[in-house]
Amino acid sequence: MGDRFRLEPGDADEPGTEDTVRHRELAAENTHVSALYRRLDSLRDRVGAQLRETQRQDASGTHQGRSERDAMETHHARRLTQLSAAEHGLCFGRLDTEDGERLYVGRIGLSDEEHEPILLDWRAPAAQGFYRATPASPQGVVRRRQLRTKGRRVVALDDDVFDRETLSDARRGTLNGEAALLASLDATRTGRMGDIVATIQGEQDRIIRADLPGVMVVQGGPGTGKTVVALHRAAYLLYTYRERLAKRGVLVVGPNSTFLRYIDEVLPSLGENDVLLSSVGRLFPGVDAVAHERPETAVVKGDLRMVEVLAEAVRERQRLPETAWELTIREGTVHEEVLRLDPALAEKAREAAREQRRPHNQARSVFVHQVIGALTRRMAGRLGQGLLRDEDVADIARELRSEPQVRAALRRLWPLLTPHQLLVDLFAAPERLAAVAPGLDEAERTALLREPPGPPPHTEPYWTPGDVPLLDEAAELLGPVETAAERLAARAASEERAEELAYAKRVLTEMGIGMVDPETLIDQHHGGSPHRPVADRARKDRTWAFGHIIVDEAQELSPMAWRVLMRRCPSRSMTVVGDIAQTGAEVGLTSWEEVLNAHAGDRWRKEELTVNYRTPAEIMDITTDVLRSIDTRLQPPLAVRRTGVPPWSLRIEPTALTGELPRLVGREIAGTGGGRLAVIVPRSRMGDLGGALVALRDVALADDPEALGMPGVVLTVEQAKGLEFDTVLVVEPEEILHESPNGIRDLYVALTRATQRLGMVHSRELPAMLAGVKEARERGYADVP
Ligand SMILES: Nc1ncnc2c1ncn2[C@@H]1O[C@H](COP(=O)(O)OP(=O)(O)OP(=O)(O)O)[C@@H](O)[C@H]1O
Repeated sequence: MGDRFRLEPGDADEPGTEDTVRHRELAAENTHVSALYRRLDSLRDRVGAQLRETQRQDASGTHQGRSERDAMETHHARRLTQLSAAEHGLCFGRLDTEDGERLYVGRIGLSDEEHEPILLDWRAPAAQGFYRATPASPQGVVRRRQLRTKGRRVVALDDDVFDRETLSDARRGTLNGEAALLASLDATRTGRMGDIVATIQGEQDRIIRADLPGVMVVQGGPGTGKTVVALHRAAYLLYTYRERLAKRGVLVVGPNSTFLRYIDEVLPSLGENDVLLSSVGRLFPGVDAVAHERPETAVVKGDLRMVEVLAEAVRERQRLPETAWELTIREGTVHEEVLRLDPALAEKAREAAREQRRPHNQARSVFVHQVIGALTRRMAGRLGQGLLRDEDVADIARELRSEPQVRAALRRLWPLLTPHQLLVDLFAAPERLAAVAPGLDEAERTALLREPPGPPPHTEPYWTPGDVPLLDEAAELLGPVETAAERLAARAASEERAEELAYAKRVLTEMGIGMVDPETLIDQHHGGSPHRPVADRARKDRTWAFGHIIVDEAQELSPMAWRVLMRRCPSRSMTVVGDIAQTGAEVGLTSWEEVLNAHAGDRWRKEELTVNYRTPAEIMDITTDVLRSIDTRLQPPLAVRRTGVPPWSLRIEPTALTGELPRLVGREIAGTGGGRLAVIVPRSRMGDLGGALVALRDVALADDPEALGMPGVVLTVEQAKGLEFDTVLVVEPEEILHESPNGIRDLYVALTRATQRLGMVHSRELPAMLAGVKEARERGYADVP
């Protein structure tokens, strides 16, 4: 028996018994897959009808009636979304086991009318062999068959037959479903990441199916599938731990909005819509942190010393009067009096409030209580303490609380503060910064200084991504701003919610619906979206604790950003993926231990991905010296394929660069055959080169929301992080190298974005480590000056 063979339709035209067998196999698989699609259609029709029927029901009935209707609607809508997402590539594999079983593997699980399983969900335990079986460790599998489909038709089959007896050693360590994998890797890119459910490799599957608890760090070089694996892990966890995660939700954190757009189709294509995708800059509700700042400012803001700076900034707002203040009471009336509020009185009250160790805004009530108590005693003393009844004393206290001068004094000494106000005030006042941040040097404090935003409406964004962890930290220190009325309202609301929750649970139990979360049901009742309920609730709630967090490009996060994420995940159930060699941000990581020992103690483990599925070997070869310059201990991931196209370089006169680049880019776009091209430029050249390039109809700048759909896009390395393109032109690599302290890592990122072709366009010398790259004139660019 051969170890691998492939069945293509053309094979059947050739004479011979083996071809007849193959032809028959293909026909048999087509019959089976057609039956699966028929079942999918009938389920879709049935669920669609049930959904329409539920929606037609009268929504104006009793509370119970509405709850039931909404629960059913959620249930049907969710199922319909899953069934629709399964249309493309419904079934992609077959496993033949030693026990003679034949299992079909697909995007979702299906059963026939008799409830017999006819398709296994790829995440089901029984499907694991499809991804993990190897010739050396077949795991009870005798044959793994990849079904390649076009629309609803099977067009080719690839078999791996595991028979230890007949296998050569060379065959034992090969890729799973190699032909399907290579076909997918060779395809032109669409500008959006797709799922890899049919071709997940063994080392990736181990990460995807790892247990939920604890922090798992996935370290891997460029193109090893960290992002795509992390997203499949989210889908796996939601399937396997649905009960637990449906309630708390899953958060996927990426570096910026372009990256989030790049990956946002993967989970829906796997039938999972209820996951919150966000950058750290969007994690503070109500703040869209899109303003830019200098790298040195981001460095200070990301530094852990800011924890103490902010704690001190809050304490600084808890003031004492320098001399005794004379507060006029009942001003302008015949009962006018003056009360002294002296530093000693205020200090005693401040100590009592601070001792509570509660957030500033909550501790304020203690401060107010103490000051009012002391002033009341003074006033009562004057009136003759022994003569007053308790009610009279309480009346005096009430009166003092509403006296304008007393109120103004309390506001000055212990103001209610929002995180926004605390930071705006801090950044606008050098003397305040100097007082609260003695641990920062002069240059660091200057880096933080900023004009306050003008009065609304604001035209210029004020908050930067680096501010968000500071806002979050400040929110922890300050607590919510609540008036007494709001506190009462909040308490009433939470009691009402508890009642509603108990009611919803009862209804769902009576109806026997286990898949609908009672909290979801209530939210829908209050106008929440039926399809993204948990994600929506989580997005609006700063204190939301997620069931699991996936952090992508995790090496870029500052220590302050890690604090935000850890706060959002008290259970420390996290998947952290990244590559230390690609750290571009100056505040980013140089080792995983740095951050994880501090936050997860011994509850974290590291896994590695070692195979590069994106970048062809020809390109990886020229990055060897670059990687070595970053750290001699780093191993490049092994490229899985060759394209036969070596990278090239082209030198252009400095004065001709802006004029020639658009011509070159136009020509390269024409050569991508409908694929995507990226021009990666130094940050300082975005203005002139980006400006010249967007004059081309097919090219956009990276911050244009439509950029990923365009044939060409101009990006800085920071913007290109995590993305990939068929062709990449890196402009002025020498400038990229020297533009930041992490320039060498930036260069490594830029060079590893291409799936097919890489060119370097330069007016300065190429960096010495790229000396081996061939001059383009030999490759048909002889006419470029
Ligand atoms: N098993 C697989 N089957 C098909 N394609 C795969 C597989 N694994 C990875 N890929 C593809 O390889 C490319 C690189 O994957 P991905 O972007 O997840 O890598 P990465 O490790 O996050 O890279 P980087 O660190 O450079 O951002 C993607 O196009 C992805 O779809």
